[in-house]
This record gives sequence, structure tokens and C-alpha cells, in this order.
Amino acid sequence: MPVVETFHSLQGEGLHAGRSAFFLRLAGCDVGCSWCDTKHSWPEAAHPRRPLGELAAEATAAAAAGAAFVVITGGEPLQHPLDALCTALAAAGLPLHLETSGVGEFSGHFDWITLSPKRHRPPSADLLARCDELKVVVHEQADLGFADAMARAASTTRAGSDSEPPVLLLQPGWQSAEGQSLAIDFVKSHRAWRLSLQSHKGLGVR
Ligand SMILES: C[S@@+](CC[C@H](N)C(=O)[O-])C[C@H]1O[C@@H](n2cnc3c(N)ncnc32)[C@H](O)[C@@H]1O
Ligand SMILES: Nc1nc2[nH]cc(C(=O)O)c2c(=O)[nH]1
Ligand code: SF4
Ligand SMILES: [Mg+2]
Repeated sequence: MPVVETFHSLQGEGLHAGRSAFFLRLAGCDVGCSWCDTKHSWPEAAHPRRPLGELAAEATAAAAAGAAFVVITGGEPLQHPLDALCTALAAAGLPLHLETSGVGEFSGHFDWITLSPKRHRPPSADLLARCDELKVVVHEQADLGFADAMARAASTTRAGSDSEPPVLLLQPGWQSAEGQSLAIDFVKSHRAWRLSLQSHKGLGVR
């Protein structure tokens, strides 16, 4: 698996923010968000391929050091088949979380799926149906209409099933004053939604 970095930190974003987590950042993304904070992860070939056993050993060490779960992020993790990686990581005995844009075919076994859908590359219906939280990044007004449409779509895809709707989160674009103001006003007037801040950046940690 091509790996940008591994690190043990706190989950900075989403419903699990503030909890001890081991991060595995896979290389490779062709979704191309203009405001992406991880552009160095895009070229897969720029990053070393690492054996699954080695990654599982790191996750096991992080579990011993107190990590509550493993977060697989990127880049776009779904650009890779994730079954073998998830099977290897199961050795650490921790829940597995996924951060994805929902572009690409789903694979792997996850206990928590964060879907951060992108306006210019909408996610698959499959990911909308599977996600546990929907985390929409906000820079401009149009992102709010998109967030609402994604929440409705996630709900529609579950009609008739016993799957709960996802937790709904708006995350201001980093250092976007307009995104922050729009997200705060929207959450104040829409009780189903909550704010997600990139708390690790505010804290100056990874
Ligand atoms: C770097 S992405 C990697 C996972 C996957 N490619 C995705 O987009 O969900 C991790 C998270 O950071 C968010 N993100 C990226 N750049 C951001 C920025 N400038 N401000 C706020 N959130 C950002 C993404 O939307 C996603 O929720
Ligand atoms: N601390 C911390 N929390 C995070 N939650 C999601 C992240 C990501 O880049 O996917 C991230 C990250 O990069 N750092
Ligand atoms: S999908 Fe994720 S990693 Fe890819 S460009 Fe967008 S934010 Fe960055
Ligand atoms: Mg990040």
C-alpha cells in the first residue's frame, strides 16, 4: 500500500473529535479539490509502498499506547482495494474508521465511515447509504445547498431499511472566514446539523 504517513494523534474532526486515534494516510487522489489541505498525498508514486504487516504492527503499538481506533485516510483511500489492509489491521484489535470522498468503489470492513462529499465529484449512492457521518466542507453559499441535497440523498437511499441516517456535520474550510460564518449561521438555524472544526490545526498538532 502506498503510504504518505502514519501518526498517533487525536481525531481532530467529526463526531469522534478529541479521541485518541492512529492515522494511516494512503497516497493517491485524483478527485482534485482546489482547497485540499493534503495535496502532497495526490501523486501515488511519490510515496513508498509499505508491507501490510508493518502497518498492522504500528497500529498494534498505537493500541498499546492508548489509541481508541484507527483512521484510514488519504489521499482517497477508496482508490485502493482495502480488504487486505483492513484484515491485516484487525490484528491491532481496534475499530477501523474511514475518511472518504465517496468517489471510487467501496471496499474493506469499517466500524465508522465518514463521507465528505465533493460538489464537483459527487459520491456514489452506495457510500451515501453506508456512511455514519456526512461531513460537508463549506467555503461558499452553494456548499450549503449541496450539504442539504447530500443529507436528503443519504436519507432516501436508506428508505425502507433499518439503517439510521448519518450524523450531519458542516466543516468550515480551513481559514475560510466566509465558510466559517456560513456554517455557523446554518447550524444555528438547522437543528439536525452540527459544526465540525479541524481542532488539530487550531491546536498545532498533526
Ligand atoms: C484530506 S481528506 C482525505 C480523505 C478523503 N479524500 C476525503 O476527502 O474525505 C480528509 C478530510 O479533510 C477535509 N479537508 C480537506 N481540505 C480541507 C480544508 N482546506 N478545510 C477543511 N477541510 C478540509 C476533507 O473534506 C476530508 O473530510
Ligand atoms: N488530527 C487529525 N485529525 C484528522 N481527522 C481527519 C484527518 C484527515 O486528514 O483525514 C485528520 C488529520 O489529518 N489530523
Ligand atoms: S478528495 Fe480528499 S484528498 Fe482528494 S483532493 Fe479532495 S480533500 Fe483532498
Ligand atoms: Mg487532515
